[in-house]
Formats: sequence, C-alpha cells, structure tokens
Amino acid sequence: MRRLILASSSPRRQELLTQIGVPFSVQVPAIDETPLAGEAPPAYVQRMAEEKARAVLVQQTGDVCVLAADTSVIVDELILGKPTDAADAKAMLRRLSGREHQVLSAIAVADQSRLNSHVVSCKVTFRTLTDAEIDAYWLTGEPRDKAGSYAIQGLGAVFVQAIHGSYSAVVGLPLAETAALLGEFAIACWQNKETDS
Ligand SMILES: Cc1cn([C@H]2C[C@H](O)[C@@H](COP(=O)(O)OP(=O)(O)OP(=O)(O)O)O2)c(=O)[nH]c1=O
Repeated sequence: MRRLILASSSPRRQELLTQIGVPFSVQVPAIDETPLAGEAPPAYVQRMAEEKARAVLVQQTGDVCVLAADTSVIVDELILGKPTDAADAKAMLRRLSGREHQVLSAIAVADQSRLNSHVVSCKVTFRTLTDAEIDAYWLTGEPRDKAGSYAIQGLGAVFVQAIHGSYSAVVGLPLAETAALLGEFAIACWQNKETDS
C-alpha cells in the first residue's frame, strides 16, 4: 500500500488534507525560500513546492508519495511571504488595504519516478484598513506565520470584501487540484467517508 507524506509544517495544510479524507503522515521540509533574482511569482511558488517535496522524498525508501505546497501573496509585482517582524507585517497590510491582490498556491506531488506540480491563482479584495486596525491585528499574533500577513480563515476574514477563485488555495492547499494531482499518483480522496458536519 502506497503511503502519503505531507511535506509541511503548516497546521492549515494538515487540516485541509484531512478534510478531504486522505490519510497521511507529516514531515517538515527544510529549504531555502529566497526568490531568485528576477524570478516570476508563479515560477517561484512552483519551485518552492517542488523543492519541499524533493527535500522530504530523498529521505524515504519504499512506495512513498510526497505532497508539498507553497502559498505567496502577490501585489505590485512583489512576492509577499511571511513577515519578518511587526514593521514588515504592517507594511504588507497597508499595501493590501483597499484593493485587490493575487494569492498564488502551488502544489507538488512526487514519488521515486516522477514529480508533477500545479499553480493555482486566486484574487482577493480587501476593504480599506485603518492604521489602528493594522496595529491591533498584529497584536493578535495571527499575521506572524501567514503569507501576506493575514489569514482569510481567521480574524483576517473581516478584511475580505471579495474572493474570486479557490478559498482553500488562499488558506494554503487548493483542494480540487490537490485531489486531482493525488489521483494521478493513485491516491484517492474520501477514504474516510463518514462526515461529522
Ligand atoms: C494568505 C494566507 C496564507 N496562509 C498561510 C498558508 C501557509 O501556511 C503560509 C504561507 O507560507 P508557506 O511557506 O507556503 O508555508 P509554511 O511555511 O506555513 O508551511 P510549509 O512547511 O508547508 O512550507 O501562509 C493562511 O493560513 N491564510 C491566508 O489567508
């Protein structure tokens, strides 16, 4: 029986994969997440997801499949990852205030013979944020480990006026595309068909 490993430290990705009924174990990838000079955002997120998958795959033996993902916020042709500190987070949130931005999420699945990956784009529109709100949001702790310094699934939901595209992609794992990609590797979703919702 083929085992699936989720190469991720993100609790959101674990929850999302669990939601679609795919059994998996977790290993945390260690890679350098610095963009290359002039690297286009879709190429960057795809490379990150592929490198995370490869980093965990090389440590495995047997019939193993590895899934990894990467999420970045794109605005003004800038790639916004996780903030380095309070000032960085607040600058990101001021930049996102009152306008539309793009969220790019890449997924990669690899086994010992091949690696397939896919990039999903979603548009998110924020209402105007005040400086006081941005300060208060930073103090909640939520922005610290989130690309673009917000979480659509959390307190940051109050900033979101519109979303065009995959909600799960913004949270960190595009589920329709993940199910399809896992299917290409003979890993089915809905393996636990009981639902508590
Ligand atoms: C925009 C947005 C991002 N995020 C999260 C998803 C990702 O966990 C994180 C982006 O950073 P990533 O580098 O994609 O992932 P990560 O470092 O958290 O985890 P991994 O070990 O898999 O590399 O931002 C949200 O949770 N909600 C949001 O609305």
